[in-house]
Amino acid sequence: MSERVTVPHIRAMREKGRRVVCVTAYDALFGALADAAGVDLVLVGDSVGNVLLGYPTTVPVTLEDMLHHTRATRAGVKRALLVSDLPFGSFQVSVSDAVGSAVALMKAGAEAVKLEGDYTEQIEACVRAGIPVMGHLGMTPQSVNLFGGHRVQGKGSKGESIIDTAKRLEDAGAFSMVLELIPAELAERITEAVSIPTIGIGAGAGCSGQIQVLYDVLGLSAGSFRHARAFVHGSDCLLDGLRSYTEVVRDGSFPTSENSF
Ligand SMILES: Nc1nc(=O)c2c([nH]1)NC[C@@H]1CN(c3ccc(C(=O)N[C@@H](CCC(=O)O)C(=O)O)cc3)CN21
Ligand SMILES: CC(C)C(=O)C(=O)O
Ligand SMILES: [Mg+2]
Repeated sequence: MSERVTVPHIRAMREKGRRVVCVTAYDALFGALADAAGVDLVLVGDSVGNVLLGYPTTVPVTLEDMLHHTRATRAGVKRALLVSDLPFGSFQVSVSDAVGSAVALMKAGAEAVKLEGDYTEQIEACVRAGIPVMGHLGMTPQSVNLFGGHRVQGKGSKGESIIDTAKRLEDAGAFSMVLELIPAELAERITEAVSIPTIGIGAGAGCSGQIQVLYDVLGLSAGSFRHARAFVHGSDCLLDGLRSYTEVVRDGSFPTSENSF
C-alpha cells in the first residue's frame, strides 16, 4: 500500500478537492478490511456501544472500552489515519480530564481523537499537548437524552448557532469536524464557513468527506437508517454460511476425511 495517511494529508485533501472517505471499525479484523479497501480514515467510534456491545445508546461506553477497541483496531490498520472517540464522561467536566483521556487513547494507538460538542478549551488543550482533535457537531449521540432521541438537529434558525460553534472549533485548532444528522443546506453553509474538512453523516453531499458506521455499510446492522446504505447484504450472506454449516453437521456430511487426521 501507499504512504500512510496523516493529519496534514486529511487537511490537504480539502484544498485539493478530494473527498475524505471515513468509516468506523472496532477491531483488528474489520480495521484491516477497511484499510485494505483504501479508506482515508478509520474511526474507533463509541458507536461500538450500539453496534457491538448491544447498548441502546453510546452513553454507557467507557474510556476502558475505547482503549480496548483502539488497541485491537490499531493492530489491523496500517495506512489509514486512526482516530478514536472520547466517550461520554471522559472529557466534559474538565480540561485535565480531556487531556488525560486523549493521552490514554493516543498511547493505545490512536493518531487523533474526536469529541462531541462545544468544548473549545478541551480542544485547545489537547492540541497544545500534541494531540490532533476532530470536532463533532449536530446530532451528537452522547446528548441523545437532551435531544429526546436520535433526531435531526439544526433545523431552521437553530442552524445559526451550529455555524458559530463550527467556526470556534476551527479557531480552537480542530483539524476537521464531523457533521451528523443536520439539513444538507446547513452542512453546506458550515463547510463554506470553515476551512478545515467537514465530514458528513446524514448531512448531505456538500461536505468535504463522508463517514459511515462500517456495519451499516456492510449490511450487518439490525436496523436501517435513512442516512446509511448497505453496499453488501452482510447479514444474509453470513446467515447463508451459518445455515449451511448447521445443515452439514446435522446430516453428518461435515467433517469429511479431508478435514480429519
Ligand atoms: N449502526 C449505527 N449507525 C449509526 O449511524 C450510528 C450508530 N449505530 N450509533 C451511534 C449513532 C446513532 N445514530 C443514529 C441513530 C438513529 C438514527 C435515526 O433513527 N434516524 C431516523 C431519522 C431521524 C429524523 O428524521 O430525525 C431514521 O429514520 O433513520 C440516526 C442516527 C448514528 N450513529
Ligand atoms: C458515526 C461516527 C461519526 C461516530 O461518532 C461513531 O461511530 O461513534
Ligand atoms: Mg461517536
